[in-house]
Amino acid sequence: MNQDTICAIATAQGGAIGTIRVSGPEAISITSRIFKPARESKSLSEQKPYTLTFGRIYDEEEIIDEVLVSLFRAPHSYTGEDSTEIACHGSSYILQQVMQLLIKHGCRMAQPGEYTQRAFLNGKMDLSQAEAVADLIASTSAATHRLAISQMRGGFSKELTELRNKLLNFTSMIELELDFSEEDVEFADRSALRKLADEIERVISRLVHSFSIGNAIKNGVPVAIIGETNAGKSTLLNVLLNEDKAIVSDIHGTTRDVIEDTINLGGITFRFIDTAGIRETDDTIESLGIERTFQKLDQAEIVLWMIDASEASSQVSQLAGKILPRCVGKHLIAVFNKSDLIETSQCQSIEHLFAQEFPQEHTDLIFISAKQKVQTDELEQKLISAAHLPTVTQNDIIVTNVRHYEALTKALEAIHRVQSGLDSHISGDFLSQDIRECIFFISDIAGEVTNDMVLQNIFEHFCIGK
Ligand SMILES: Nc1nc2c(c(=O)[nH]1)N(C=O)[C@@H](CNc1ccc(C(=O)N[C@@H](CCC(=O)O)C(=O)O)cc1)CN2
Ligand SMILES: Nc1nc2c(ncn2[C@@H]2O[C@H](COP(=O)(O)OP(=O)(O)OP(=O)(O)O)[C@@H](O)[C@H]2O)c(=O)[nH]1
Ligand SMILES: [K+]
Ligand SMILES: [Mg+2]
Repeated sequence: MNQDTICAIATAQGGAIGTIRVSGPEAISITSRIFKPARESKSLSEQKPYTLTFGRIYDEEEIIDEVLVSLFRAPHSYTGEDSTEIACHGSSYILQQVMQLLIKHGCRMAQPGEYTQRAFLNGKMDLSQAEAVADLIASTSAATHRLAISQMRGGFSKELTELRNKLLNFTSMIELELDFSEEDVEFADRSALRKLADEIERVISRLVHSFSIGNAIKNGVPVAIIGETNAGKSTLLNVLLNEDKAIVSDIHGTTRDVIEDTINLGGITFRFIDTAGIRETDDTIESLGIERTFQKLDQAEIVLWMIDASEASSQVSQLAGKILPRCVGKHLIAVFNKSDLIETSQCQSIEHLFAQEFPQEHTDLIFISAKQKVQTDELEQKLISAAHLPTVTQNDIIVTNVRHYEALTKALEAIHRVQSGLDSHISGDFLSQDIRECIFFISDIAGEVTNDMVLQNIFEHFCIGK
């Protein structure tokens, strides 16, 4: 249990009202030291929980503000501790004065996320719910909002907790068998365990696969723009973003590091990733950049392969082997750029050549001029139809968090080992080790076994007052 009483301004600057949150064992007594109720008969500490009390904040004899104080008593508050909230007039001067008074009377400034961290430590919510609180505050669209609400309501945790409890049951029975090792007994019904493992495998792999949707909704559909140097990748990025984000020049190898930004097209958030142009180079920095190009290509859902139309045949033949094998399962769009430099008849022969070289690819193909913004609206339309994100509801359980995704991926590996272990009749102690590992990774999501560094990292990214 945390013994400090903490305070922070909980509202954004500039509003008509500004609220200060106080939480901890001394919350009510410290607040009553600076607050005088308008009705002298009743002191704050005698008030019932969930009441509002009108009165004044005083610094010695001086009135600082007329305020409303709300009262919460442990465990019935956001943090699970005694808490008060002081609703002042929204002046940053007043809020600072009240903060100083609280600190003078024994409070400490809260750290970022400390209220939510206390809610987590006091069992008010599990870690994935706490993370959803941050997502909720950051949500900027109906889809991100729905996903955060669903996670905050605990649908995700509930599903995982049920699975974990079933697994715990089995592993304890298997471990009991080990105590009776001489007697060759089987308390844990292996075929029932196999059924359970299959069910868990289904649930977890569905969750793991949902991450590509969750990630696309939360961080934008990743679209990698790749191709040879000077194909016009950065020019296109700037057109798509409507902003001069990347440096454009006629020097080959201008972009050396990855440049990313998001933009909303037709209600879908896209994350465009401009990359270093691919070419043979002795330059170390540029080579590192090209290495990153391939990493980004692997992470992308949609790949815009940019080809300088005036050099189409050489670019296609040089890069096809490097790019196509890495685009399996992705939506590939071949973007022939600099159409302003070629005749319409040449477009047809390029199209023909492309179809001949890659008869098996169902690649989208488009001619544009990024520089002159010709056909770039059509390219945006192609992107919108390529993204095909499902609409989500508050009941959908979709993984949006990399930490959860990684834990689930490890849990899935462990459950695969359980499945193959059961198939090959491995001994109970190995079996229970794999089950324990699966349990560990499932529990990590709820924060039951999560190490302090990870916890700290999660909460320090919250805002102060949350
Ligand atoms: N003024 C104010 N508004 C706020 C918050 C707050 O702390 N203060 N919240 C902060 O983020 C959110 C609301 N979250 C809250 C969650 C639980 C409890 C609470 O009192 N829980 C009790 C009672 C539950 C019940 O009756 O079902 C409990 O958990 O025992 C309060 C706020 C959004 N708006
Ligand atoms: N004529 C014409 N020139 C273009 C077009 N798009 C880009 N360019 C020019 O091509 C050159 C290279 O453009 P960039 O956008 O820097 O090319 P890049 O693919 O990002 O190049 P690297 O970062 O070096 O890999 C610049 O001089 C651009 O002005 C176009 O549609 N038509
Ligand atoms: K360039
Ligand atoms: Mg560039």
